[in-house]
Amino acid sequence: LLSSHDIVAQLDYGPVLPPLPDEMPDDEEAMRIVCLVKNNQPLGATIRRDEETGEIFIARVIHGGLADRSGLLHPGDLLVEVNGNPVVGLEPEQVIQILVKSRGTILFKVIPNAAQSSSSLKPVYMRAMVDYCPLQDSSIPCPDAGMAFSRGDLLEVVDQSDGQWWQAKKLPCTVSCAGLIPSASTLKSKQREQWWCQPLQVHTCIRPFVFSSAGFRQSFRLWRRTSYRRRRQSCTSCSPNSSALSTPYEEVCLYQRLPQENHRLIVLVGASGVGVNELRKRLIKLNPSIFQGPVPHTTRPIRPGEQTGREYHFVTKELFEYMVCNHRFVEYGEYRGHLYGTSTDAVDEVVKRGRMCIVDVEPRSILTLRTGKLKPYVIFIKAPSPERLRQTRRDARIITSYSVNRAFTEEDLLEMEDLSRLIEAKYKQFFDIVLVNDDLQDACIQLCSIIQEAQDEPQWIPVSWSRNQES
Ligand SMILES: Nc1ncnc2c1ncn2[C@@H]1O[C@H](COP(=O)(O)OP(=O)(O)OP(=O)(O)O)[C@@H](O)[C@H]1O
Repeated sequence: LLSSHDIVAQLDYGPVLPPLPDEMPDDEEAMRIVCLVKNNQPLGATIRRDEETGEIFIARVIHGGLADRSGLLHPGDLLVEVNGNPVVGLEPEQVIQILVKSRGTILFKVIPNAAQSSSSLKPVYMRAMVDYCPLQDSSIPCPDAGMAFSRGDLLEVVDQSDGQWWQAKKLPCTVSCAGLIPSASTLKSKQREQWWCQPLQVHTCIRPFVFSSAGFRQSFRLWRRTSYRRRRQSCTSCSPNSSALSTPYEEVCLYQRLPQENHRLIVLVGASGVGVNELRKRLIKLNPSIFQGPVPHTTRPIRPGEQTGREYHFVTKELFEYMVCNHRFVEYGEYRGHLYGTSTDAVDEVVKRGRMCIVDVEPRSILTLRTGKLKPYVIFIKAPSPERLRQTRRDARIITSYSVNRAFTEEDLLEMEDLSRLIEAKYKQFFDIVLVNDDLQDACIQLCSIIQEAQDEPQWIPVSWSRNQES
């Protein structure tokens, strides 16, 4: 053991750090000399200039970066020299140039910030509800330290001490170093600026729903074939990611459902014709004692053999309209002069009975279902590649707007793929998981295991859902 120790002790380890300067100023006890070895990584700190005194301070130290790992540089430290060059009075860009030109080691002389807090910050988890690209943001203090993210990304925010710029990592995390992201208030003010610059758009979404006369099934998906496109063109300003309306981040936490708690609502969404209803039907058929759909309401007369509360809740037009006014429907529409709708009470009923409620809805209806009581788990059913669509849907039948049951045409498949892409781009921040409906059998098996995990494994949910069951 001793001889191994001697061998290791005699080895040279590089790089060799330069000796400390011989002559130290009188006020040296207040100074700290920090020597960092430059490698391919960025320094991991930003600087700011005090406009009155011209002094340069460390503005922030990026978590997990080189400066942070050294443990020797802290926000608020006054930068006196870099590699022997006095920096007081220089512009931050000039200091950065000195740093960029430095090779090997960088010697900082700093006066430590006396008020520096040593408390370790507890991370906060956020779901990004907007897209962000630091390279397109002229206001970011250091674009290289910025972190890009897209809607739906899960962020571990490790530092919120700066009101304007937070530090975060994307989960699952592959890097140790955090990146700069705008704080919620910074992003909101950017959104407001953008919104004011947009040309005036008529907010058609506040008009009541107008449904096409397309076929209308219990799943309420048939009329969507025409209505989705119409709404897309008419009211982009009111979409969930409309800059003026959206919350940039949603705080989330891990939620583990307890066995005695209600099952989470399972929500399937996808482009018309992609197979959402087929998957839902197969799931319910597989185990009707576990999976169940809500019973819809209708104003159409009851037919022989039907039972109220089984096929439909048969109600009067007045009662239906009263329910609409009281926001009791997740979705509703008109088909051949009769009203049809899925009520939130019908969803509650299934959940209360201890079953797993499965609904397939239009993507925009997800917003109505996002409550702490239902804790919806949203599965996006995605179209496979065009080649696989052609192969797998060869024998499939499509029900068009006019209730015509026919084979899929090339145009249907292209439209389905196009819509699938559009829905994903617009609503992905609300999806818990994406399931590609390629081979039907495989998709069913995957769906079953996804649902089991959603109910039994810890999942990220908005913090507001865990605080307030009714929210
Ligand atoms: N993976 C698949 N492979 C082959 N055929 C499929 C697959 N998924 C669904 N289909 C068939 O495609 C057709 C349309 O599916 P489905 O009715 O479920 O569409 P949808 O997504 O509910 O849309 P819409 O509500 O507009 O009908 C059905 O005939 C269904 O059997």
